[in-house]
Amino acid sequence: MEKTDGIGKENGSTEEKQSFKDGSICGYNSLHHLLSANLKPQIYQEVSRLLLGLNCGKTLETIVLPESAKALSSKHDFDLQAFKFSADQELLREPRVVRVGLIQNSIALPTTAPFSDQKNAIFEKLGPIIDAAGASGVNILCLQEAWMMPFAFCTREKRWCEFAEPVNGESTQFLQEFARKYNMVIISSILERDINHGETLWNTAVIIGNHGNIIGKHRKNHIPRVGDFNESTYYMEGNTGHPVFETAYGKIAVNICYGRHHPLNWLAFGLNGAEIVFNPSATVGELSEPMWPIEARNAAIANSYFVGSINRVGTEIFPNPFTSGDGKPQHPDFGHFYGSSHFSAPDASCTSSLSRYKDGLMISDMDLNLCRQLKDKWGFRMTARYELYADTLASYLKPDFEPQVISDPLLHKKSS
Ligand SMILES: NC(=O)NCCC(=O)O
Repeated sequence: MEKTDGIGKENGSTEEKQSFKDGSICGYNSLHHLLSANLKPQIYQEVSRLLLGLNCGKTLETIVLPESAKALSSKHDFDLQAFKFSADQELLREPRVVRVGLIQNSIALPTTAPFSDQKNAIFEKLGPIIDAAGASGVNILCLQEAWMMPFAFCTREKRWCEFAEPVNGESTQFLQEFARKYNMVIISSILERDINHGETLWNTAVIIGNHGNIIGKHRKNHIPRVGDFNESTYYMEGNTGHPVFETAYGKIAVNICYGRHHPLNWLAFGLNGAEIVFNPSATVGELSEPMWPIEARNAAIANSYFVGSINRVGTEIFPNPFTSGDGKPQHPDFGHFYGSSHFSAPDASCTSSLSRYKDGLMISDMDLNLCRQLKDKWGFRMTARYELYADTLASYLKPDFEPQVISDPLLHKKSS
């Protein structure tokens, strides 16, 4: 349901525009709601075809979810959407359909509340959303980046390090219960405290198996130094490579947030055999929104796998204002985390997005056979010429590297 009925169209009054501070798009939940409410059905269908692509030649089908999941979404006011990516019928392989979920959420208490209260309130808020995923039969569920805390890395204050936990800490234990209850793989992106290595902090995704076991972890490879994302104040570049986790439901990997700007990061997970790569994120409108619908979708196409993109929602206000080193006034918040979580498929189709301002659960069935079908169709893996890139990279890494540039000799000739 829309928050408003689109009162603030392009020419809306200043007062109306103020209302968009809630994070809505001109009063709408998402771009797709805005378009469907304002375009004639036939035009909307054509715009959707171009914006979202087609899966097996058709618009993505929606899935009917159990009443219990819908009731949880109404009661706890979170967006709930569900789609289905199909693949062609094969003669020698059965379909390999898995149901995958993404959760986006805002924090639950002000950042001034005691830390343990803040964390427990997030646990409490997430419980019903995870239950809705469980009731819907989700097999693999991924939460947003550092879901168990406010995204305090803008502040550069060290006291937020207290939120860090070991891989088997309380957030993992909280999710292990759900993994066992719903026979579900859960990907949990936390601020990790590595006790055995001198209490080093990492930005880590913990992979919890469907029996509640810890399958492994992956640490964020690329740490942002852009805008207020001062994450390098807290943790270093990860040391876990590009692991792919073979789970009961398929081969999965995690490209944490800023890693999505690095095509080779996506590639490496693909080379290791990932069928679904999750991108748990925390990013704000002013910085990255135009990139958001493009990068994950491009990765899904280029690497012939599915991508699940998740971004947190809301504006988090911190007790002490901070500056961004850009000459602008100090401010107490990062800006608006714009949600908009969605799935992208290897055939260039994608789902619409969850709300720009509300908590949400995005569910999609995906036939993993589509990955190989796209490899066979487009042959990106076979035509990739990795040896050329290996040579270029090997030479680039040498201190005496010189770019391969062939200049027009006439450029440097003196005119007579
Ligand atoms: N959390 C994080 O890495 N954010 C960086 C900003 C972005 O990549 O959009």
